[in-house]
Amino acid sequence: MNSQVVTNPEDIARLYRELSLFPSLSRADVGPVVTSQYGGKYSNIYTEWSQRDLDRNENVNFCRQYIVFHDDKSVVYSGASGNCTEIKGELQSKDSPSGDMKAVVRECTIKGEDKQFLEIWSKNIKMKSINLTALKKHGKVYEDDQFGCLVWSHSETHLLYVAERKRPTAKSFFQSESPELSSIGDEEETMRSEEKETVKGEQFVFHEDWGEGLVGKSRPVLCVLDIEGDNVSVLEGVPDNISPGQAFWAPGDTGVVFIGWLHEPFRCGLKFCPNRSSSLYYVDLTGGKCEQLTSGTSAVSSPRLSPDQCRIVYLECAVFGPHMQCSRLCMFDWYTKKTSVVVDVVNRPGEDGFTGIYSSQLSRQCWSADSQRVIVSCPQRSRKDLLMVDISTGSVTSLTSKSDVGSWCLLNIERDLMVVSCSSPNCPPRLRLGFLPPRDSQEELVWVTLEDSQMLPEIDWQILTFTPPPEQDNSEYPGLDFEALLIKPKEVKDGVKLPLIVTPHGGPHSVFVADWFLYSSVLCRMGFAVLMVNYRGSTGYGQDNILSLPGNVGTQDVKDVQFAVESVLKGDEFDMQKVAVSGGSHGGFLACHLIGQYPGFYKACVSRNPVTNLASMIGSTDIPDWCMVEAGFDYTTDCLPDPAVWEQMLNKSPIRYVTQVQTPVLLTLGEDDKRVPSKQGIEYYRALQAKKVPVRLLWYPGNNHSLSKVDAESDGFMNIALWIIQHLWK
Ligand SMILES: CC(=O)N[C@@H](C)C(=O)N[C@@H](C)C(=O)O
Repeated sequence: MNSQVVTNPEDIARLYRELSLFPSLSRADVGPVVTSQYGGKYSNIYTEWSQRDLDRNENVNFCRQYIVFHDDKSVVYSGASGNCTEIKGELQSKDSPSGDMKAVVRECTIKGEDKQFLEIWSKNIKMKSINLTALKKHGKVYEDDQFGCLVWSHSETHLLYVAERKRPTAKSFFQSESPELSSIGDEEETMRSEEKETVKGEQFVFHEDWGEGLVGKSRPVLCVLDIEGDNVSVLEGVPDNISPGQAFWAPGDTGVVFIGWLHEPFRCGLKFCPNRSSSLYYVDLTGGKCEQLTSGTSAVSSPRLSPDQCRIVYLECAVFGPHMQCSRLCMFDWYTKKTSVVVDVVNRPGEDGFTGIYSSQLSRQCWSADSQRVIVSCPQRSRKDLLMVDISTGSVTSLTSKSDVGSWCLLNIERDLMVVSCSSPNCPPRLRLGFLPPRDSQEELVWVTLEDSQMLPEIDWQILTFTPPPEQDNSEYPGLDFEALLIKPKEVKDGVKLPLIVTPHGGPHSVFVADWFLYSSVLCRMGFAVLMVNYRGSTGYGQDNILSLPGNVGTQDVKDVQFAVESVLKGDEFDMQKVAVSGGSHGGFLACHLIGQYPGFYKACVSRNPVTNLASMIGSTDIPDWCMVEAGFDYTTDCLPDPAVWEQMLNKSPIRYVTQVQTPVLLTLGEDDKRVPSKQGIEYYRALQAKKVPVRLLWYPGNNHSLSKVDAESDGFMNIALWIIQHLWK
């Protein structure tokens, strides 16, 4: 049979290099309004991007600024001001509210030692550079999205950030006193006090951290720099049993509002897990008095203060249960101290098509200028839309559902000027701007493109909907449908049938939105069709859809994927003999299940850090609750191993079907994966070797669950492509 697939490794690498050039947007800040000497008003927009540099083997971050002339509701002229500049060593940065100053947390290596500085810039001068490492008030500054923040006080006199709590230096009982102490030197006094702070016998004490992606982050503390006084203090009053983060200044700078995650009796992984017990707190600056502002019976995140400083919106979901669920958008009234639900959980989408809020994070700025509306970007079925929520009525209006762009992401909104990144499977991220129309107005939202990107006309994509056959309907949650994204080459030569790569997502409560995907676009340019399946249990389709899966993993999700594949194969576009399956994590669990439950159907399988045995994973993962919940059991932190539960977990795992596998398997594993430890993949690898099924294992040191370091990602791609080619054309 004819084929139009690119098989030469050099050509594949060329395509990968070409498409990996497209950068993604990570941040956009809107500066204050400036009135020019001619009376026109303009604002500067600062953007940050990230791009893979295959030659340097790292992701490079760079910034670009734009100037936007506007009146109060439309953009009059916009353009880039200058070229891109690479950002080096900046962990965090933030302009002050007036735009007059900028704060930077910088990391650099001096004489072989890592140091962190907090810099204050004003005009063209670096006014201050405070050596945080030398101050020894705290450990490393947190730069992550989970806890980290760098926030100017409203008065612009103080900065708030999060860092690891200071730990006394531990030394051995057998380490001799520093001989220098006996001689008189400049630093004698400092060394003496440091010596006093060291503790013996604590060198090897285990410090539990917050798991995957948050390694080494254990006891965060809230830190404040008094800029004038050059003084850093660690805020007192935060309860001992919580880890604070996502902090900001309270109205009037009287104190700090933050999220506190309960870290007792032990920490579970937080990344992709917004279902951890947490509350909103306020700590008073003067007396260190700490108040809990929300009930403490749920999981909350992303608190955002309104421009009028009267309300805080935040996301809320249940503790434990599925890791990603439909969230509530809640509000705390600063003056009445009352909380309310603005948008509730959507069990089943209604006539208006709104499927609920699925987001673990609101954009850093999300409020309209009138403090009456909040903009949320989140999955709605297989698209990511911008939703406008009216806080008084709770009504939700999609600002983007009519567009043919698949994914919209809010980077910032300031004085109603929205800055967004939008993309589709055939279009890498673009930077756009648009003014939010006034409340109750019928005005159309007009988007202006600030930075365009090249469309890839060779790539075609569509969203397919599937209704499971009656025997696969879920009796507890009947009538649910699901979707898949089909990405395929636009031009297919006469007589050519396309090979198909089936990709179920991980999670399992996650979703493929019609976004730009590097792997899928390269595979498509090589001549493959890619079917990305949002089986029942995915986010973005209503809470019932999510709840239908726990307890049914290994059956309902597997059958949905197989049903989608077989439905697609009924058309005559695809080659039934050339179907491969590839997935990561829970997607890897599904890939392994599919080759075990449908022996010989798939001609090649690729599995990244797969869950292969829930029963053996529970004792070693950072999310033990996930193993029980997905197997259909409730989780409590004090539950002990139960043979009946373990039996169920084993029975629902791919390892149970390994004896039926005929498909050659490529395993890609990250040595430092805390989420699905590499031993899961190794367990499966050994079982396949014993059965003499072709298997290849790629081992990526220094990589965690995502295998996203530049060399692991590019090497992984080449090996995946070549493995599939090798076994589809055998
Ligand atoms: C909640 C969670 O992390 N589950 C993992 C088993 C998983 O499937 N992760 C997904 C999101 C992945 O692609 O890594």
